[in-house]
Amino acid sequence: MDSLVIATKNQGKAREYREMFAPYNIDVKTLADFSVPIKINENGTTFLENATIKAQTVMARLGVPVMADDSGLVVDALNGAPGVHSARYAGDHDDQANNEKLLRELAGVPPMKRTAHFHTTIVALKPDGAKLVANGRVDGRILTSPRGKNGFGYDPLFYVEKFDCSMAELTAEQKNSISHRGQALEEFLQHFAEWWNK
Ligand SMILES: O=P(O)(O)OP(=O)(O)OP(=O)(O)OC[C@H]1O[C@@H](n2cnc3c(O)ncnc32)[C@H](O)[C@@H]1O
Ligand SMILES: [Mg+2]
Repeated sequence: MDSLVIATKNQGKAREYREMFAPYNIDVKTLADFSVPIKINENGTTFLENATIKAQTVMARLGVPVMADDSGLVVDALNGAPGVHSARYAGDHDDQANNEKLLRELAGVPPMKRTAHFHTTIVALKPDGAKLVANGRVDGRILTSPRGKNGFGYDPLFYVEKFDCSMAELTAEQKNSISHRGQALEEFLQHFAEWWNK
């Protein structure tokens, strides 16, 4: 079985990649599997810049092929916020505080103007410089109160028309089938073998 290092500290993302890579017999490792502490300065201004910083930093440290995911929630009525700042929108990396801030910022905005999307950019790098980039997105709307316990991050506030429920009310399989991360991984996998065997 091949193993692939994903440059993430987010257990929610790690779980979703493990689920999605399972049929391909690829074992997913994350930063939690390595004892070396790796400091990553996510100071880019785009998802692509941040995903590249994560992949580059971890690959330089471990010397193995690395895949990174930078993702976030883009809300139209907030001019694209929280965007690349999604993880620390309310200050700390705290999902509940982020969700509460999002509801405050959107107070009084009617349902039809609460349109938003999740975005993921994946960047994979090999020590020889071979690079693979993929993107995914899913559209929805921001609810006025949280619903559901599954997923992570902003999922309880993200309404998905196709299933008529929040992202956090979907099963893992349903979320992965429509999510920004699932879409990005689908594109990634189309080119994965060529990149991996290069
Ligand atoms: O950088 P790593 O270590 O991978 O973990 P992170 O949580 O900091 O990840 P990002 O920098 O990509 O920030 C993404 C944030 O966007 C939100 N997010 C991303 N994907 C999500 C999803 O599938 N469902 C809900 N919220 C999501 C969530 O708040 C994440 O913390
Ligand atoms: Mg991050």
